[in-house]
Amino acid sequence: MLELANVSMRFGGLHVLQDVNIALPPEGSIFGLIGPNGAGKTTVFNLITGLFRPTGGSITFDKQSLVGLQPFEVTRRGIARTFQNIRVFKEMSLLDNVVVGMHRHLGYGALGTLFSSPAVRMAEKQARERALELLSWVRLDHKARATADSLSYGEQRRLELARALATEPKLLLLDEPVAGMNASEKTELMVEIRNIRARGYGIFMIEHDMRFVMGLCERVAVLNFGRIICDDVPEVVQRDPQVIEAYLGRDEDPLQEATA
Ligand SMILES: Nc1ncnc2c1ncn2[C@@H]1O[C@H](COP(=O)(O)OP(=O)(O)OP(=O)(O)O)[C@@H](O)[C@H]1O
Repeated sequence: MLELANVSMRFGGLHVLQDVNIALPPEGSIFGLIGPNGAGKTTVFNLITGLFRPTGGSITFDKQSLVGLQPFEVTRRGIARTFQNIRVFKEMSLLDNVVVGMHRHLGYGALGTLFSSPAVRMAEKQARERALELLSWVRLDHKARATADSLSYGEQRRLELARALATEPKLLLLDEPVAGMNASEKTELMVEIRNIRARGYGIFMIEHDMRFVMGLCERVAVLNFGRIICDDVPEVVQRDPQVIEAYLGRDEDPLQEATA
């Protein structure tokens, strides 16, 4: 699976990450990364997915280095990602949103598309069937022909999940999946993420909602000022003095909320 060893990242004189070590458990588990605002969490995802190159350390997936790869190459290796802000194509149907995500798998070139050969039509048919299946995993298959802008906020987030799955990843990176969701949308997403994990996918999420993280993850790492200060099962993380200290002085205390 995914392993970050002594990863560092500097932007000019700013040390955003220092000697970060993260080893995800084997496939089919859920790992969480938490930490106060600005701790460096999104930067970790940006390094994994090839948007930035680390200034130090190594990042490997299934024992092969990801450092220096372009984002599309990282996707090809089997890592898909969703973003903090929703990035669905609002004027396209749900089905098309998912099919677009899988085009690298269709395996025919521009000429094939132009002449629409039987092989191409078969591939398109299979892609639509797979897209419908992925939409059913997030319970949106009944809306497959609707346009994405007709969906509620929570549904659009679930559509993003289906679209990420369309690249046939082994590992899904979710950046704040429940941001902006109401309580019932969060509960629904929790069930769906558990179902996806049960299908054998690895899940690595950044999330501020402690109840969600602690309820869902098998293991949680905590970043503070660019360093991992704790990496353990949720019950231990919630009671760790350094973690409590890192969250002290905030307006709200997410750790308290998680245990309430
Ligand atoms: N491209 C960049 N250039 C310069 N500084 C950056 C860049 N990207 C991130 N940073 C800085 O790195 C630090 C960590 O940012 P990052 O977005 O990774 O934090 P985060 O933990 O994801 O925060 P949040 O929880 O608020 O999303 C911040 O100080 C940010 O300003």
